[in-house]
Amino acid sequence: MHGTVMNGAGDDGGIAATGLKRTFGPVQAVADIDFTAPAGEVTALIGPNGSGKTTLLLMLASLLRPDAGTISVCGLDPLTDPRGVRALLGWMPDTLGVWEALTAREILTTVGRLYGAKTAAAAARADELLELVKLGPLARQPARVLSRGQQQRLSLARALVNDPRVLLLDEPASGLDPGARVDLRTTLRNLAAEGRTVVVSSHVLSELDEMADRAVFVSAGRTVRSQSVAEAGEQDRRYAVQATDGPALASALRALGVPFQVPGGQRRFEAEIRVGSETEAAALLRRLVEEGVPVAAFGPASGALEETYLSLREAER
Ligand SMILES: Nc1ncnc2c1ncn2[C@@H]1O[C@H](COP(=O)(O)OP(=O)(O)OP(=O)(O)O)[C@@H](O)[C@H]1O
Repeated sequence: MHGTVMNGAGDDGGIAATGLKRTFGPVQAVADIDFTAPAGEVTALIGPNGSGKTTLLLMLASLLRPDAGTISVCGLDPLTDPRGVRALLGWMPDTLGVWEALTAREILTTVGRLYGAKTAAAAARADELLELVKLGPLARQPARVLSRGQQQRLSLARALVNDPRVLLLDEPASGLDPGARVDLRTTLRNLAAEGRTVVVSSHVLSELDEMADRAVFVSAGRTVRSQSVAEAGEQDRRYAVQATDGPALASALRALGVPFQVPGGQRRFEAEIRVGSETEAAALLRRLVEEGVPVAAFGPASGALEETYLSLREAER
């Protein structure tokens, strides 16, 4: 809607950043981050509170200058060409902020106008986006009366006004109810399927398993791991096994030479084991059933990305 975007050299549509650093006074918010997000995929940015995620996203969005390092967004450098980067980027901050006296529709129309669209086109785009985030019935309400989850949805719509090739979303699922989370996941998967680059920072790891193709883990301002979700699923993983006959399960595991732990606080007997792959898990389940163990539940004790997150935390100790 705002004309053709000129692409820089080496444009593969994604984001590549290396050696990023940024301090705020004495605080080293980002110490050494490498970050890649390919076009056509959803990349999760995962890390504990204060690990530098928001600082990284602000630098990628050309809203904050790094002290060192290089960034390429669709082949453009946010340092030398912030206008170019902003034209092709959608940014959803973790709070909606400004203009709470305007209605949802006015906010989206105004943003469209700021991107250079004519009034009628901006209004049409606003209506289309209000429909997408299911805020149609609330379009004429002032933004301040919207609930936290509704504001998040408006914020997502605002990030999409300029039909961006690259979307940066800071904690987009926070405050959303389960239905709205499923809608968000579907929307982001669709945007990636159209060839866009989607980056999502989040703490809700179980959700990212379904939403993301790959993940970059940061801790204390450093990249500690980059991994595809498929790789995460293949790693050594904890499984929980429940049986209606606990002692039978325990003795079958002992007989098969499978070490296990029994976590406390479970209503039903549960054994926690480690398996190296899904194939190994399937083989073990077959053996248990063959041994006559009445298995009632058998599955990963946590999501794939959560498993990586926990193993990184253990490694830090
Ligand atoms: N403008 C600022 N001035 C001073 N310190 C800052 C500023 N912005 C961030 N920091 C500090 O930099 C560190 C990283 O902050 P950042 O917001 O990037 O973390 P985060 O990973 O997004 O955290 P969260 O998950 O809690 O949102 C923190 O210690 C924070 O206090």
